[in-house]
Amino acid sequence: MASQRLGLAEESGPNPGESELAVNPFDGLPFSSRYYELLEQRRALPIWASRFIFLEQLESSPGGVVLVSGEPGSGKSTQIPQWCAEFALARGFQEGRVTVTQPHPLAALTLSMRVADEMDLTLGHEVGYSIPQEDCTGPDTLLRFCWDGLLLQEVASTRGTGAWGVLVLDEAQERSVASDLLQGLLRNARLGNLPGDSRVVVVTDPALEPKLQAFWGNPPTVHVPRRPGTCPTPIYRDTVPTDRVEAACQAVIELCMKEAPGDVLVYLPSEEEILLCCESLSREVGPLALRGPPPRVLPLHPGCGPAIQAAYEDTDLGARKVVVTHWLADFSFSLPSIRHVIDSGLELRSVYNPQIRAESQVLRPISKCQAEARRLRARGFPPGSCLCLYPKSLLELEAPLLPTARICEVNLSPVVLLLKRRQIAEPGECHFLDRPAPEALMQALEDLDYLAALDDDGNLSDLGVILSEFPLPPELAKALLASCEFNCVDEMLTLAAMLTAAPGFTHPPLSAEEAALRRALEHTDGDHSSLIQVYEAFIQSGADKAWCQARGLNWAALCQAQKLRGDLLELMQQIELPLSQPAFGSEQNRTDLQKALLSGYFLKVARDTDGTGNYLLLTHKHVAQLSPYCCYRSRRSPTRPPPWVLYHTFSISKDNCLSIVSEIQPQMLVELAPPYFLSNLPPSESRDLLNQLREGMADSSVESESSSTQEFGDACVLQ
Ligand SMILES: Nc1ncnc2c1ncn2[C@@H]1O[C@H](COP(=O)(O)OP(=O)(O)OP(=O)(O)O)[C@@H](O)[C@H]1O
Repeated sequence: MASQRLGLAEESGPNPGESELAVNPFDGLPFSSRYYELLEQRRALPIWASRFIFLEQLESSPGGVVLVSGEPGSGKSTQIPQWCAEFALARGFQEGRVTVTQPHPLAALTLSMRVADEMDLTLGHEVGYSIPQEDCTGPDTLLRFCWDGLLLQEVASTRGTGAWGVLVLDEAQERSVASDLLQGLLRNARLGNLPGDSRVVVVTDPALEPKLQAFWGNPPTVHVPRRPGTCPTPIYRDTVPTDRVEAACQAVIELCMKEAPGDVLVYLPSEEEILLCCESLSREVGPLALRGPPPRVLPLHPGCGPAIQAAYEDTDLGARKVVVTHWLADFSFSLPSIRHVIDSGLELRSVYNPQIRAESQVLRPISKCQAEARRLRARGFPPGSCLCLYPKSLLELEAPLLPTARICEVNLSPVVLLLKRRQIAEPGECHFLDRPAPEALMQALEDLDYLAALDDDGNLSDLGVILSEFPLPPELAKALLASCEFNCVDEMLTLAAMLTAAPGFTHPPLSAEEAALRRALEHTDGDHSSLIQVYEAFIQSGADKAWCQARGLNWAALCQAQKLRGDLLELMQQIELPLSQPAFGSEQNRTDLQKALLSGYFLKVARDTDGTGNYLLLTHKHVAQLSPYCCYRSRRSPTRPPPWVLYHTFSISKDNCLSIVSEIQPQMLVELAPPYFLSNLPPSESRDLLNQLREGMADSSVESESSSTQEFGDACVLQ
């Protein structure tokens, strides 16, 4: 067996003194005292008892697949990757390194830090991580933690390092799009006998185990014993509070006043509520007459960045920690010091409706599996407490058993593009853990067809292959490609990076001063040009954090945009696409940029039919308004809203809202959208107008063919 051949320090007696001279087999250096300190902690984890059985199963699994099922906090995410690394080391890494996927980039980051520490290795060398816009790996990296979305992109494209000897798909119960898809693709490959002798380890909460067993054809399964300690009986409120944040704050204050020992974990549905709760708690807990130091309030959500690691750290002063979070900490962040859980029982999720091509923010009860995972966070000696800010009936009657598969709730165009790239002609042929609705798949196919990503046989066209190389939604990738033709690559690169990493201007300014500074960054040509202007000003400021703070701009997001822009540029150079010089601000550039944008976003056009700001979407009969943060609404002088606009998102949450909007000319739409798209539009006054324009333009082009081609260039080369 792998571990027997290695003679690791883990296998020697519990007394570190006996194995003082043991050498780390991964770097050949003697283990440090820190290694032994952490080894004691690792040995206390419930999963430690399953180490030999896991390694045995990994060695002997007939299909190369092993399932690991265990409760949150039992040690799966930190220990399984290390054991896989031992397994791969024993085989000389002949099949490749170990890759571990996580559904959240921050979890990949914090886990790699912890595991490098536990293995006594250097982060960025033997242990590394790959998350969007940050690759902390090197040629020596043997164990890589990777955001699953990134691995999926690598596997689909010809670039990157998709190769691995052992692949660990962690947190399968979260049902991220990438995790489900990777499993679907792997199962297909397994059935057709994957070359080499690689291994796949799927790690899950016990709630999803039966489904995964059936999906993978009953692979060997390692059951992790439960964590010791008593789990508190949840206390349910009779009604759902009208003000969740207030109710959660009160519950925290009561716990603090009772001086009940242990840290507190508060679950709220959204990032906005997490921030409100942290602000309110920071104000209110300070003046409380408590025996010890005042509690330390910490937010835990994707926007926190690497600072999230603070949630694991102890303070010297021994202050109680109050961590306020949402679904992010359902499974991925196991904070051992938590004794008390306060759970709102709700989550806010973005759900895509393919019929109207719109995102909505849906507030809904969490699944029973998530509620149980949250309750288990309070397990320990002495038992802690679990307060549910909702009646038990909500859980029993309204909560689904398991988290919803995200693949059933997202826009499927990127997924279908990827499946086509993997030469799965019919996306319906892929083995999905849960099959998305056929209408959603059809809608995605239709959108890709409009984008000219498919050929007449429904396979990827040459253009489709190039689109699939970009880590961007297909319509944005198409706009970027079109910018090569319209000589505005420099501006479109900035826009693609900003739209992906930092959509910007989306929250209300906090003060009049901030509002004035932000207004100065708005561009008269629309929100897209404003985003470019923000980026350019940010670069001119030297990527200055204080500059961003003064304008209420997210510095980390802008830095990400800067990195992504660089990556996109590199990719375009690799594919040998023609680049163009910056020309932002010129009249020609303004038109070029509109053309490039419309080449990708012709599906997202709306028209104000009566000058009142009620926009009718072209592709279906929905009425929408410009977002309050749209530059056309914040202008001081009340001008008429633009009659035709291109929008980035249509959301139907609080109101029917169009965000990131720029004016367009309908003539340009007629020139750039495929004719069969225009003919397929549902009947409306706008469609009639476009058809009239088309006829008029066809007539005039017969008369003066040359002048028309000059004005709009070879507009449809990409179609
Ligand atoms: N980033 C980190 N920093 C410090 N300690 C950590 C970190 N991540 C995990 N740990 C420690 O490792 C222990 C085991 O956590 P681990 O994530 O391996 O459990 P798990 O079974 O995978 O749970 P989950 O499904 O919630 O991720 C935790 O209790 C904690 O003590």
